Amino acid sequence: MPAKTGKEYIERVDQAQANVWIDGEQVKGKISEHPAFKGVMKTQAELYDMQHDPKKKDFMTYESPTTGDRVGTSFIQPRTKEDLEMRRKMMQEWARHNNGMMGRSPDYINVGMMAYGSASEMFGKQDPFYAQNMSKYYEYCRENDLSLTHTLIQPQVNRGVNAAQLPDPYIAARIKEKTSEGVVIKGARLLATQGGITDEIMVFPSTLLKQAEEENPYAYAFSIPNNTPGLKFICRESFDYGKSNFDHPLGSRFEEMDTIVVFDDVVVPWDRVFALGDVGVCNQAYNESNAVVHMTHQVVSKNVAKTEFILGLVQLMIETINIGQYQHVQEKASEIIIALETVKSYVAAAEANAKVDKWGIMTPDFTPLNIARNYYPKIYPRFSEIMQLLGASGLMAIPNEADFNSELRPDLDKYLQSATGNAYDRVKLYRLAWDVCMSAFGTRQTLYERFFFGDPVRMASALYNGYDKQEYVDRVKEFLDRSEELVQK
Ligand SMILES: Cc1cc2nc3c(=O)[nH]c(=O)nc-3n(C[C@H](O)[C@H](O)[C@H](O)COP(=O)(O)OP(=O)(O)OC[C@H]3O[C@@H](n4cnc5c(N)ncnc54)[C@H](O)[C@@H]3O)c2cc1C
Repeated sequence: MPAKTGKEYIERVDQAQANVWIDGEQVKGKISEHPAFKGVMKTQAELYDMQHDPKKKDFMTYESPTTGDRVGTSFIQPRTKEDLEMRRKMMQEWARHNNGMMGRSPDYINVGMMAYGSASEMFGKQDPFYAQNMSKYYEYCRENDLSLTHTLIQPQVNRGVNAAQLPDPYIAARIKEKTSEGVVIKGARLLATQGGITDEIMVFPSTLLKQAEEENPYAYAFSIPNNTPGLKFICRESFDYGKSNFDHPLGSRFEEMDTIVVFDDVVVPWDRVFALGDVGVCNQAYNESNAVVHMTHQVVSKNVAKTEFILGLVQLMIETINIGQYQHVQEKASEIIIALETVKSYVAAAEANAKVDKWGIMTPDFTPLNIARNYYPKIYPRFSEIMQLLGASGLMAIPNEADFNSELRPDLDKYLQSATGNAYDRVKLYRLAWDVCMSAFGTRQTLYERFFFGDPVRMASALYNGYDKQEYVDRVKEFLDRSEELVQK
């Protein structure tokens, strides 16, 4: 199946009947009709339908190099800068549809799969068989327009010791045995966003494994269908409370869900294994394949759309209660403008300085993207703070749709009108602001931006350690020597 439609996305996930648990119950029947998932699955279906919009399909899809069918652009192996731009345009089209609130829309993993598939040779270091598996799997994802969730992190039990030293060696998912059918995995992983509402799960190495023999059983890379026997998704409480789009404008549409993934002796078929039992190979995969670069390109492109949305929203809030004449308000809105132009520049610089990598793929320049992924986790919480500072009581004077449909309406119309319009429109806007900066959905967005790409502390460390500072150190040394020469004379 080439680029799929929304209907095909929903039917496939419904039919798979993955083992998903929420509120102490297993989801039975069609997951797309379950209150916790139906809003987000509808939105995800809309994303897939955009691939078939006659006005958009020229950049939302491209010709498959193997079949000539039109397949999703996020799978493209970019060979030119124009390819990269087209991919970014496609990713931003999706991001603008969800206002950047669906961090794990399928393009995120698709671009990573492309990188792994293109660098498949790398997986052959252990055995050429793994390289073949990786390359075939990328093609399979592309030709079937697979949607994937992923899990990289070990359970947060005791971060002071290795997984092998925890009270039970099978807390963190671990290789249990190898059989003629495949590799048996037992234990758990975190934190699969969109777990249970995609076709498959990518279980790749965390980049944090320690280089120790005892860690090898925790080192592997594979992908399997979500309905593989023994695989279980445990959901947190849903932030889609079944309210209307008016009441919960974001939660009712974009609640992606986060899940704990349990592997109860899951058999991973051999043709789905890409790396096994080697910390060295696993730790290199993310960087050497440049998956990290392509995934960051998706993230920062998405963040442009998200920041555009926040700026538009804040400006509407300002106009609605007429506070734009105050300088501190202008200053706060300017912070968002500066952030928007900054993230846009990172994307532009990364694309302008893109180069073909050793795998033949046009790869954005990582430095600006790396800066962006360190910058955004710090600036996004500030957006939330700015909205609270400018919204004030307006973020609490937000009766819901039922109130507007009740006898309270005349009161609401009178007391909640705004400088620019009626009470209904004003509350609709402020409910949106509340869903960005105060609701469970909104605060989860802030946590997401802080952590979803890894621990910000360790990301900053990686930036510091990998950044070439010598030229600047030399310049300072040269300057210091210069002054000494003068003194000696
Ligand atoms: C909303 C959300 C969605 C997510 N979605 C996904 C997903 O789809 N797939 C996925 O795989 N993961 C996902 N993640 C997980 C994400 O990758 C992790 O949160 C992130 O890597 C940090 O790991 P941790 O949560 O285990 O924090 P920990 O590593 O447990 O860190 C907790 C605290 O301890 C400190 N700390 C711990 N160890 C060290 C150390 N060695 N050095 C310095 N400081 C340390 C950290 O700085 C931090 O302050 C998601 C996370 C969130 C919040």
